[in-house]
Amino acid sequence: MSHFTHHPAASHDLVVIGGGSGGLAAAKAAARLGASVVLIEQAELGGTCVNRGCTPKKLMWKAASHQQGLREMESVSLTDVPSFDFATLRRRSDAKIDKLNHHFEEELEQAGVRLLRGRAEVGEAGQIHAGGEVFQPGKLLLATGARPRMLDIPGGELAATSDDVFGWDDLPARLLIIGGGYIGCEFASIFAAFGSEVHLMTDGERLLDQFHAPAVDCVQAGLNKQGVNLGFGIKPTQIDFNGTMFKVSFDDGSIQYADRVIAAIGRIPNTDQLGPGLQGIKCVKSGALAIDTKFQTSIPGIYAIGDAADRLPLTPVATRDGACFAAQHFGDNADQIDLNLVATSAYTLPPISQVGRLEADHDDGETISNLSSDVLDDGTAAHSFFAAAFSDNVLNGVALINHAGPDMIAPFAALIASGATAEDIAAATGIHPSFGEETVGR
Ligand SMILES: Cc1cc2nc3c(=O)[nH]c(=O)nc-3n(C[C@H](O)[C@H](O)[C@H](O)COP(=O)(O)OP(=O)(O)OC[C@H]3O[C@@H](n4cnc5c(N)ncnc54)[C@H](O)[C@@H]3O)c2cc1C
Ligand SMILES: NC(=O)c1ccc[n+]([C@@H]2O[C@H](COP(=O)([O-])OP(=O)(O)OC[C@H]3O[C@@H](n4cnc5c(N)ncnc54)[C@H](O)[C@@H]3O)[C@@H](O)[C@H]2O)c1
Repeated sequence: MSHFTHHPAASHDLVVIGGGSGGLAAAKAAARLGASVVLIEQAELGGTCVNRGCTPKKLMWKAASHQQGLREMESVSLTDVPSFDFATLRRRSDAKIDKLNHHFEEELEQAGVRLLRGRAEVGEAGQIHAGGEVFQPGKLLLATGARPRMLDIPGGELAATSDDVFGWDDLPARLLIIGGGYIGCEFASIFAAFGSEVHLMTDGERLLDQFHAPAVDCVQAGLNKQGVNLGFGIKPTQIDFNGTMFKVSFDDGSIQYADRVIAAIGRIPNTDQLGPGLQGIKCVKSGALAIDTKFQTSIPGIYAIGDAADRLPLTPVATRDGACFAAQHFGDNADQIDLNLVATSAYTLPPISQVGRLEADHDDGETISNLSSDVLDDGTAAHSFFAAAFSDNVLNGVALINHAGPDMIAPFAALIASGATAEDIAAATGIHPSFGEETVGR
């Protein structure tokens, strides 16, 4: 027996659950192609990236980067370093996000998408229930994103997640971060630049294991230089809070005290609480939905994109997959983007950026690495790094560490896609003095 009340179902070509990066892109594109579309969102439009991810993180990173730059200048020429107020940064960030939320609502209206606020559930007969209404979609698109994974230990719920950090009004004096992936490393670098004492503990043997190992060594050297204390191969076993300080016990017997703790141990796709209509749907190990090249899940007529699907959990992938889904099902068709050509950066100080494959695929594969002279001047930390991997003389992957890396990396994806050779890259001449000249010529 269904647990839903019965209302006549309204039919639409497409119902999208989730108004984050992926859902917004798919809904707008499908409506512009003439489909009748309803988008259901339970919280703010823009999803994780805009409200609790990329946008507030990048604003924090920018402020942190200026703070660090000013501090470095102090030792050479600057006499007065302006003071920095975390609460003001938070207010400015909230105001920017608020504007974006309204902008997305206007865009949906202009595209002719009906926006329904509420939590959606999929009923047994494939009908969608939300806000007291029932929909019978021609196609259902799940764009429900992911949520932070919590520590499954006594007191695990006491640790903050990235969602909470963007609500902080003041800086922690002593911050303990659990997890050495994107979120852990970005927050470690940012809060160290703001002046917090930062400790980062991870269960792995290295940080950022999605990235090229020699480049990660440079990130690690940079974090060390910022004063971040790193611990590897350990897991927390218990968290206690006495009203003032957190006490975190680890499986090697060590104990850490901190006035804030962040768990940054990965994210869980929101695919597990969507209602009885998804029972038996096929998921991969991470909990993300298995999909085919047309984004169809194991249930015909039900599709998935973004962090809810088995793709790469990055905003540009969610957005482009959303537009691709619309073109495939309501337009002239399109191919899914090649995940090997998706550039990625972790916003440490300086950031690490990468695209393609860095490990040689063939016996004659070669990786050319180059630590820039910034590193050698200083003797203690790597400021810039460049590695290009070739296979059969054709560019396969690039990793780089430089402040401008997130702005520089995408064109290397185009070079990989076009089959650029080592000679093509050597033929180019860069600007002097710049980091760019280290990436070409030779
Ligand atoms: C701290 C942090 C920093 C990040 N930084 C970057 C970065 O710099 N660059 C980058 O590319 N990526 C970054 N990411 C990843 C990026 O945010 C995600 O990949 C992206 O937001 C995924 O988009 P999505 O549309 O799949 O899901 P989301 O943006 O999470 O949107 C899903 C939406 O679905 C809604 N929803 C869920 N269930 C229901 C339901 N039952 N009914 C109604 N609505 C529902 C949610 O409320 C949410 O709004 C970051 C993530 C985090 C956490
Ligand atoms: N700049 C960006 O593009 C960006 C930034 C933030 C997040 N993201 C996305 O969000 C996803 C999630 O980020 P994340 O950093 O939470 O996950 P992650 O998978 O990148 O890293 C998780 C880290 O936690 C460690 N860990 C797991 N369980 C642990 C435990 N019990 N004790 C100690 N350490 C433990 C892992 O070894 C790993 O180092 C990323 O994969 C990425 O796709 C992207």
